[in-house]
Amino acid sequence: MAANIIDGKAFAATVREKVAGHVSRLKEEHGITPGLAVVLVGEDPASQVYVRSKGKMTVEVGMNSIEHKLDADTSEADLLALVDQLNNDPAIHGILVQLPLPKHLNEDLVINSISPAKDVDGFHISNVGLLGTGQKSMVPCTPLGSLMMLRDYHGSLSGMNAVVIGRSNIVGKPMAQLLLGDSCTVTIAHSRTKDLPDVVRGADIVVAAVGRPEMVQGDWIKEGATVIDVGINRIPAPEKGANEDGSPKMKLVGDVDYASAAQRAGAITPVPGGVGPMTIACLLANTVTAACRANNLPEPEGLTA
Ligand SMILES: Nc1nc2c(c(=O)[nH]1)N[C@@H](CN(C=O)c1ccc(C(=O)N[C@@H](CCC(=O)O)C(=O)O)cc1)CN2
Repeated sequence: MAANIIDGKAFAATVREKVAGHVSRLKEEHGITPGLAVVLVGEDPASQVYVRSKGKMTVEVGMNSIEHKLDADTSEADLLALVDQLNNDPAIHGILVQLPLPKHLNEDLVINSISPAKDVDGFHISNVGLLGTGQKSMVPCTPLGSLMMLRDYHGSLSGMNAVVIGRSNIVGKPMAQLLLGDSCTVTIAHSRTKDLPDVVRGADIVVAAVGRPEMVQGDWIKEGATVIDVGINRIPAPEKGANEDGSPKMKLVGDVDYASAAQRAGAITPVPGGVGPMTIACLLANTVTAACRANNLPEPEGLTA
């Protein structure tokens, strides 16, 4: 039987609507307009698209958007000075440094220079520790969006077997913590896991975040399992024809072979239109949460983990 498609684009629109509602209450009742600062270093084309999209959606939900675009050869000292300035600006509730950074910049150092309360990416070591110990934290956007979709589809996740493929700090590890927090039995698998297909066959929930195009095959998926595909890979698509310079056109695929997995899964997220749009929606959600916390107001309902 064909799987149900979990429509991340539609779900993200509902999250943004909720965010807009909270923003308008914050403005009307407390005179607070949440502000999000996004820092982009360099000219990575994909990062430029994501940053533009973040700015546009921030404004659409009624928040202030501040963009800092720095040259690719910006020094670490200059970047740290900018972060320090944003940390001390009371009109800024959320700070995000777009990743990846150019090679000469130390990503860990930069991320850990962001005030944890304004770290709307949830990558700061303090937020990582808080999440790992089940305390209130800023939760990384992609795992938060994936969890929201899983909860919406299943209701309770308690007792389900979840396999997270990928052990990155940005997705795999926080995703595993969130699933554990919802009482799943969690396995973190990765490219060196022995008998990976067999490990995945035991899962009621599969989260693929390994960064390898279409690696997870349909016959790895247990009948009826829910598949969350976090991968965003651009691969050549000769079937779409060629560009003017003769190079093949490209297409976007996930870490899951969608066609075969959809034959066995009970539900699956597509790429594009699955987890990706939820990443930006959850960034906006985290910014509202940060603004509420900064002003000792109750947590916005339905937007946190
Ligand atoms: N500081 C951060 N850097 C990066 C993050 C992050 O969460 N924080 N995540 C990714 C990039 N990213 C947001 O920054 C992001 C990736 C993908 C999408 C998205 O909507 N994808 C669409 C397809 C878009 C396309 O055509 O390329 C989809 O999947 O439907 C949004 C945000 C790395 N860096």
